[in-house]
Amino acid sequence: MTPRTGARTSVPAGTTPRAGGTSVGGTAIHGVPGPAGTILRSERVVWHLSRPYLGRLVGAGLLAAGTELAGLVLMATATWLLISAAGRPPLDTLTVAIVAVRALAIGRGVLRYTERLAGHDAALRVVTEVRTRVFATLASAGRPTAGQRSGDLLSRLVSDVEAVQDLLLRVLVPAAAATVVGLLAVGGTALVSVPAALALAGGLLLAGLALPVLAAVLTRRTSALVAPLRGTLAVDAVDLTHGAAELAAFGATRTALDGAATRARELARLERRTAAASWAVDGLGVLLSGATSAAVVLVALRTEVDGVLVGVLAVGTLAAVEAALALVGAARQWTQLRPGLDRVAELLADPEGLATTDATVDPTGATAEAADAATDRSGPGNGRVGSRITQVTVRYRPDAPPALDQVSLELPPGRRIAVVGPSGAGKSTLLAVLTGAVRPEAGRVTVGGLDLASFSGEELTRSVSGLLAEAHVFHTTVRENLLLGRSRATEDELTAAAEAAGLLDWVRQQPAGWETVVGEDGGQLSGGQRQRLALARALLAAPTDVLLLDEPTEGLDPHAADRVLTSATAYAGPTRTVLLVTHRLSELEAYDEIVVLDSGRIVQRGNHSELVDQPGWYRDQWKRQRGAELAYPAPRG
Ligand SMILES: Nc1ncnc2c1ncn2[C@@H]1O[C@H](COP(=O)(O)OP(=O)(O)OP(=O)(O)O)[C@@H](O)[C@H]1O
Repeated sequence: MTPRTGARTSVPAGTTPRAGGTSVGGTAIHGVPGPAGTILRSERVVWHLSRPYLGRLVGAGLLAAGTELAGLVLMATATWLLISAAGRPPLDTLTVAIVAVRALAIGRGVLRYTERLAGHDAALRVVTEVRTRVFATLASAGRPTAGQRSGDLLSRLVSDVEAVQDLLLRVLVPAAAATVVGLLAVGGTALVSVPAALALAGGLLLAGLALPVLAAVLTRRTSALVAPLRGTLAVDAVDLTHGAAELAAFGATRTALDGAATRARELARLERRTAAASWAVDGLGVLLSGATSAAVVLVALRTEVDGVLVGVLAVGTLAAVEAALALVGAARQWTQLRPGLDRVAELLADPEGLATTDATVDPTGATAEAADAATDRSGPGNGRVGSRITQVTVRYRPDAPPALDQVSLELPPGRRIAVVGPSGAGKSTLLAVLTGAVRPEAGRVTVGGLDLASFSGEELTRSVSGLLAEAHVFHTTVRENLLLGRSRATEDELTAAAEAAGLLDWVRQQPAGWETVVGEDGGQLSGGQRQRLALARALLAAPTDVLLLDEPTEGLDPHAADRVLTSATAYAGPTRTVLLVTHRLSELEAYDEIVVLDSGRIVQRGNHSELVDQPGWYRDQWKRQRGAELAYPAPRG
């Protein structure tokens, strides 16, 4: 299997420089900046996702080319009409030209309208697909210790995914149209005068190639700074609104506002710089357009082209160069869109994964292995081969003590394993290693017998997922939140998952039932209801290999917690591995193995009765909790 270094990597929040790469607001998305040297990686991901809609996109490109062409021919015909009218040509010739001008003027509008319809139809279909995948991947990846925050989620779900739409509508379609129109304009001019066509080709190359490159270079530097700054401001906005009460309570509102204002000013400065550079390039474009037209006229006059046609060529050249100058805007857009595209691509797939889809020969045999693995992973709960964590060490910062220190864990199919230990022991980090959100500095992780690095983001989500710390609940209905776990879940499947998570009774009590809107980040739910909703969604996702449960009963009273843990564990079925992280030691008798972590190391392991029999953290903690819970009144009824 080909190793994919850097495809999904670690070193969480705060360790990644703010500018560049794949970081948003100083928080790394899956860890680190995008791998350098993977040329057009993001575009390849978009290409892969757009393939089913290629016919529609090509149609939109042709309509755009038709629109530009109609504009160019309209200008040329109108010019011919104006100049030749003075010479009193035959009336029928004039009539044809007049009708052609009207038809082109109307046709251009109609073409523009249909092009917009077709282009948006194709782009929105692609974006819907991308958004669904990003949504589902984020939902099942939860919020790992790598520190994804609401600002990141917002940024990804809105602006980053829109970058895909802009790439298609504002870069690819206009670029294709400009290329087609440029070629046809040069061909048409060559019919009149080949030297004039060469002059036009020179001007078009400068306008359609040199200026876009210049625009891209000038824009790149500022947009590399602007994109992360915008991400930081998105995080600021979330912090300032969601955390307003806490900031006010601690007297920190002014400092937080000042920080955000400084960043906003910096953003405005960078945007002014970008605008000045754009203005200079646009000015050059206007000069170039005039110069090309003058050159074409001079060359045409020298080659003794008819006077009326010289006028037509002059105006036609202006129109053709203007169409080519659309590439300047496309190049600018492209440069600005790249960070967003990179983040989407980083989340959804890896270039090797996409490349191997089409590969026919792979000397390493990686393709065949990946294909077999994909087939094996296609059904829920295949669980034939176990997963394994071997000698894994994770460090969040080079100078920090390891969050996990040479941890090894067998995860055979069907096994129930609980990870317990004091706060900060490394429990959530262990889960983050399995979801690929954190990459170990040493050790190996295999899932279903395959190295974790060989999985694309989506494949890994299908194999390993579950309820992770502080899972995000979306501002939509209960049903929509649950369907993120499994988009085609039937009513029975929704009911079963909700029942296992202890949510069903509550749903049935709501006037709107499954259609109850839960508020932003589940704000209209109690802590326990929110947790049950997130758990039900995680259960519905039904990963094929390992179901992760990070504190699934947090916020529930002890009696409800016991019931929910038992039903959620049973829901996982006989072939899936369950890896539970919990602070509650009750109900762990049903677990095959309990691992006690402390400061990143495994200090005890065994089943419940073995651990209760030996002195140590587990026995002390269990006794303490049991004493406290015995005093907790059982709910009436
Ligand atoms: N994003 C991060 N950046 C830096 N250090 C981190 C990050 N996430 C976790 N850590 C550190 O790693 C160690 C393990 O954290 P982890 O969240 O895995 O512990 P835990 O056992 O799940 O804790 P808890 O039970 O409180 O949730 C802690 O010392 C923590 O401070």
